[in-house]
Amino acid sequence: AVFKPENVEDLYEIGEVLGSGHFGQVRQVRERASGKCWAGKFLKIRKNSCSRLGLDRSSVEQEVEILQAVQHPNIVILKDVFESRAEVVLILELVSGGELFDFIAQKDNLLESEAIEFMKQILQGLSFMHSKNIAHFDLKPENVMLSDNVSPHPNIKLIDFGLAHLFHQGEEYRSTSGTPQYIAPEVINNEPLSTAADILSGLSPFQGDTNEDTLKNVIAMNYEFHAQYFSTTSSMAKDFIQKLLVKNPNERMTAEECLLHPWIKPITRKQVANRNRSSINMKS
Ligand SMILES: Cc1ccnnc1
Repeated sequence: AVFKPENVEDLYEIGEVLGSGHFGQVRQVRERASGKCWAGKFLKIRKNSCSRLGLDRSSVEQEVEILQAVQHPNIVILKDVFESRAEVVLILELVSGGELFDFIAQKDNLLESEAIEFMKQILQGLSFMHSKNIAHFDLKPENVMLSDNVSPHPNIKLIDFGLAHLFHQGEEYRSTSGTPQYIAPEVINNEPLSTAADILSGLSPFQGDTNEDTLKNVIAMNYEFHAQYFSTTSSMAKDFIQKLLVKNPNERMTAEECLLHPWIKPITRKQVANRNRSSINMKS
């Protein structure tokens, strides 16, 4: 794929750093023609295959191809791509509401109705992606952001498709990259992967003292609903979680099935009343 050879600075004024990661840097950029702000993701491309620094151009092409395939209200939009000597710049929708993680962490109690609203949007983005045979493979709280920090009901936006993968018919795919705390057991065991790995990655009751402990906890699927956190949580919510934390990816609920689970889509008025009475304790 050929990206625009123009110098990104001719069209955008480069602003403050918004984030950085395994890929490079994300900076706020301002489109000169419209004055609109976007997020510029600056990716270092390795000159030749033996240099260690930077990304393979092919992996950047993959991220671009995937972002162009998943246009959805809960997934960050890709607007443009520029390329200079050793750098590719993705011009992405600016997501300025911060990480969902921080929004929730500052609350003492999260009402289940609020948690359900967020979970529903995450699942809508995921089920859309999975319906196109695309897995994110790096789903974790830092990559679930809020569209803005002003509206009372901000939208969820999934970001960072740097590890995402498009499954081709009948193709087997294995990878051991990801973040230990949020990784699915089949990733650790280097087994063939599927979009099911995204479902387990969002939750993390497996935190251990070291990465090794955490991975052991994930493999053993050992977690429990500690009373100090879950005494006020509805049985519907616990049932939902139990159907996600399943070792065998084929038995784990899919994003589609999650959206039909009574915790997310209550059937009776009683179920609605029950979850409104519940909250999730955020303070240890
Ligand atoms: C960090 C980030 C990424 C994409 N869009 N806005 C912000």
